[in-house]
Amino acid sequence: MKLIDRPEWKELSDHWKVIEPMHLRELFADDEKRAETFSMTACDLLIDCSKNRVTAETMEKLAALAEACGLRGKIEAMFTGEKINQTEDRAVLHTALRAPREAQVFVDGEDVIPGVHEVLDRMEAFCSKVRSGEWKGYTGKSIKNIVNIGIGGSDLGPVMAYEALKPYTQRDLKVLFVSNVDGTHIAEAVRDLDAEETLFIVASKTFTTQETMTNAQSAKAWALETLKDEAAIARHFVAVSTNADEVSKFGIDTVNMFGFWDWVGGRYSLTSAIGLPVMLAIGPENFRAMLSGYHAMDSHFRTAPFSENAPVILGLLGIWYNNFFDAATHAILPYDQYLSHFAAYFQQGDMESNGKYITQNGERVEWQTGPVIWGEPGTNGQHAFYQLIHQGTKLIPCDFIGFCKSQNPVGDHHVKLMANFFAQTEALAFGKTKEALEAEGTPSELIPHKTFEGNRPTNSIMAEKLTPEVLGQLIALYEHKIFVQGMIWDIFSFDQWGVQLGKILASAILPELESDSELGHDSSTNKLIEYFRANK
Ligand SMILES: O=P(O)(O)OC[C@H]1O[C@H](O)[C@H](O)[C@@H](O)[C@@H]1O
Repeated sequence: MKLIDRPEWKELSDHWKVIEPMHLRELFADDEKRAETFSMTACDLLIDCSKNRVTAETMEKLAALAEACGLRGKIEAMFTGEKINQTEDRAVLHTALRAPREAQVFVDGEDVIPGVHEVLDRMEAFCSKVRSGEWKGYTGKSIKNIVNIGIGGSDLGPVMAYEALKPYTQRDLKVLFVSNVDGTHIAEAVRDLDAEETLFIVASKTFTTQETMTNAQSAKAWALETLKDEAAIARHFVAVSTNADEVSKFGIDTVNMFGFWDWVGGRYSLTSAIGLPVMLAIGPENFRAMLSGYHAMDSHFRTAPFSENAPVILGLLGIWYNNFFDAATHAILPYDQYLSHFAAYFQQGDMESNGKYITQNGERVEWQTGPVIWGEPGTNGQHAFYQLIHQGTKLIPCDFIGFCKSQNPVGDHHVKLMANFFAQTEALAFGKTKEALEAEGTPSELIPHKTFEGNRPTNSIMAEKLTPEVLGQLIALYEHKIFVQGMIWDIFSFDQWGVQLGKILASAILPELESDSELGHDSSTNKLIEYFRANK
């Protein structure tokens, strides 16, 4: 049945008319226990959803929608390796990447878990050698620099996790990431490096991605300027891919290749061998701790009743704002500098997964799907875009993420940081009334400008400390939230056909930029190309 024809959807539409005029001020005043009722603990995370424009009835109705859409069965289908990525005829098993050794998950009759652990063990052995200095470069020097070359899912996750877990990194090992095909990226990355002490990881699921292959070729040329001998490549280049043939063609011995599988989507691949630069940086033990954090959240998602299931609840709240309040965007606001790349990571995670207008049946959707995801770490965002969240005309649901303990307990920085977190969610929810301004003696002409309507919804997600386990839990929380929404919107969350057209057109345009051939595009594209040709 079409999503909007479901009785549960219609009930939510009617219910929205009742809730929309209500203010969070009233909802809190009416229920002393609101914070208790609408918050939960999931693994090591405290998730407070009480500052949302919902009542207990709203949550029941949203859960009823999830049930009606068959969410429970869909979760099981994913975990058990059904080919739910139908347009690519693939299973979706990133959860198997962090399952314990004794687990069993079958794809086409084969248990994938032994293969997962075999790769993890090989990664571990390799990382230990590099970290201890036992792995030598071609001229006998130990490795001091790691350069990960990848893009999209083969870059954003490693960058995000490396930044997030910096306190756990081996500081004498420099880790750099190159993604953009803009030559500036690789040129700046290698500028001060010594090729004799540098190891490149070429990370690409397909090993055909234009940006990554171009950067990898340039890295090879750069390394050979110093190392001279092709035989040096084996000591300075390793690959992470599902495509052994292309890895060999590039000149990397498959002995130095760490594999993964077509049932791992690029944007869900951080816990596969794509995490190699992270494991090199933080060490195998911390990497495995991160995996156990992911697994704990996976189990929570698979087993907790919907009323206590954090990814389900966050997913449903997102649907409530996206589809009933017409909120077009969702902000992720971590109050932790180490999570500076968290929102960027989930821009791909969420927008590449749920940015689709075609249903699983191939029809145009008649409802909104994935929101625009954005955000920056607090408090920087406060001094940039929070004005619009507080007093703009758009409703922007926000996730605030913060920790009780700082990794860098310098002076009173951390209490100041967290005071801002709490104050912002309070201000967004409760605002500041005309009456309060009058009582303060605010000049009447300024009262409209200084009034805060409030009623801006937020989720607050907290943990004691940003450890590898907690990071794993947080990432899995968001991954599964995306799944919940995609399933309810009835779209295919695990393909990404929308990125293909631009790639095809770019390969047609490329030779035109290097010749004077006749141009057959629209007048705008022709004009831009002509301008480039004339001035390059
Ligand atoms: O890992 P690769 O095969 O090089 O793919 C890198 C990226 O390329 C594509 O553009 C996809 O949209 C992304 O999902 C993917 O992560």
